Amino acid sequence: MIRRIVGIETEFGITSVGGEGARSLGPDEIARYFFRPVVERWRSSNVFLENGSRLYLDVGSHPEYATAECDGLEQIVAHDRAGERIIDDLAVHAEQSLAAEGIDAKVYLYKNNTDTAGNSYGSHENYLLDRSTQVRSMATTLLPFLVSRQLICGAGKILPGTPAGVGAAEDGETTFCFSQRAEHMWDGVSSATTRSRPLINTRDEPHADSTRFRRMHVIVGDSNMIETTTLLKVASTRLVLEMLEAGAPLRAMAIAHPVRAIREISRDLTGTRPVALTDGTTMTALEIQREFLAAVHRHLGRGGWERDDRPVVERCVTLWERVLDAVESGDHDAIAGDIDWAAKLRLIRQVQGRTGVELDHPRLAQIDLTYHDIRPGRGLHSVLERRGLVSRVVSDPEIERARQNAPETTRAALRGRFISAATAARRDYTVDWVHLKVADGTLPTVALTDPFAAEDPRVDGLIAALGR
Ligand SMILES: Nc1ncnc2c1ncn2[C@@H]1O[C@H](COP(=O)(O)OP(=O)(O)OP(=O)(O)O)[C@@H](O)[C@H]1O
Ligand SMILES: [Mg+2]
Repeated sequence: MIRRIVGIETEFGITSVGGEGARSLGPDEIARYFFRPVVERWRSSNVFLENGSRLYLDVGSHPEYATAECDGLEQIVAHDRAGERIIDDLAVHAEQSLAAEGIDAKVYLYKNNTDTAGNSYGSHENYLLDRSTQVRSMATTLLPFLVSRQLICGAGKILPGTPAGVGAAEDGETTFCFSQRAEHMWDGVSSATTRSRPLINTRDEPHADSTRFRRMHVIVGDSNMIETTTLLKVASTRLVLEMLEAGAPLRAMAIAHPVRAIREISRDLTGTRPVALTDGTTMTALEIQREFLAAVHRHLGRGGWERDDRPVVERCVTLWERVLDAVESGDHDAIAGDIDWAAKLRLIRQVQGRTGVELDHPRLAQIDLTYHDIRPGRGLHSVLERRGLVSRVVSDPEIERARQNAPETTRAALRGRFISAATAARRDYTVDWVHLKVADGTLPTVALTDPFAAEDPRVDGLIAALGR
């Protein structure tokens, strides 16, 4: 598949801290304040925006932003970041409405995957596949990649050594891990997301013509802050999918116990812990990643990914190599400007260097959390970014454009145009990933079953009819 639709869903952690003497608000209460402008405008807390994205409150109280369908690498990074800006605007608004009611509270939104109570919330990637792809058999080859991918795109986490079940290392030592999500995956491949937490979700809901397409739902990833980490996550996964579809020869590396492996790999920053394969041998995470990278080199050398964005892919492959070298040599600072876990680890080491505190010190837990605070100038990632200490993929104006406008190259463009036109014409509408519908039923519902089609005369007709 040459072009490929990708979308990223991000659930955010939300909390508030009251000022002096102020009562603290429960998560449900803050989420209500947070969604108030959305509910006022749409009478719902599950909406699609002009930029083609979906914004909603799922079970629990984690606001979720799902990007529009993107088919470009830089484009998906811009739309992922646009989500942060949209979520932060709502947080600022929530603080203002709280203040107007005499409640002095700051609202914090975290683009991370674990809270202090040991709960986990996701960042899901969606990749369009051809209908003919056999997801289960492909999974055997894909799982070793997904299990070891945290070396190149983990968000980093201090894993407390204290007992307390989920999220604690069994050896009792507090450790710094590659991944936020690794401790919370329970299954290799399955069709359920919530209960069994599989790495790959096979639920067959393509949001498209099901005779032509599948949507692969990957729920094993961390939410990323640094643009190059998001880029590398998506580009490397797309490259691997493309190779598997092309039948590129790959060494068999079937992991014996994927869930155990992902945790073991996460807890070993050297990347050298042996992981059991089904054939009785072992490989290390570094070796598995090197196999995939070598295969990618061969694939690109044989004319793979001959497209306009080839330079972006080459940038990713170079970075991929640098990250593996850094893990191997232990010189993590070499990639601290590019990869989230290394950026976070550098901040932690700096504080340890100044103060001598141990890894289990609350001050470092605070850094682990504040790294993901999305408020510009307050969150630690944002501070690093403003100082030019982390690399970028897109510019602020590009993020702003993605905040206002849907991707022009996919069906999201049609959704965006329809929502803007219906809003301007003051017509109520209902929209989902596939359908565009005027609520009063006077006009025909349009079903956009081809996610690649950015133009459609039926939508032109629908929009023209709106004003009449
Ligand atoms: N055909 C497709 N192929 C790949 N990605 C798609 C396709 N259609 C939509 N997407 C992307 O999939 C994501 C769907 O997000 P959404 O949160 O609605 O997920 P869901 O899995 O359908 O539902 P939920 O999260 O409510 O369980 C979006 O980011 C969207 O851009
Ligand atoms: Mg979702």
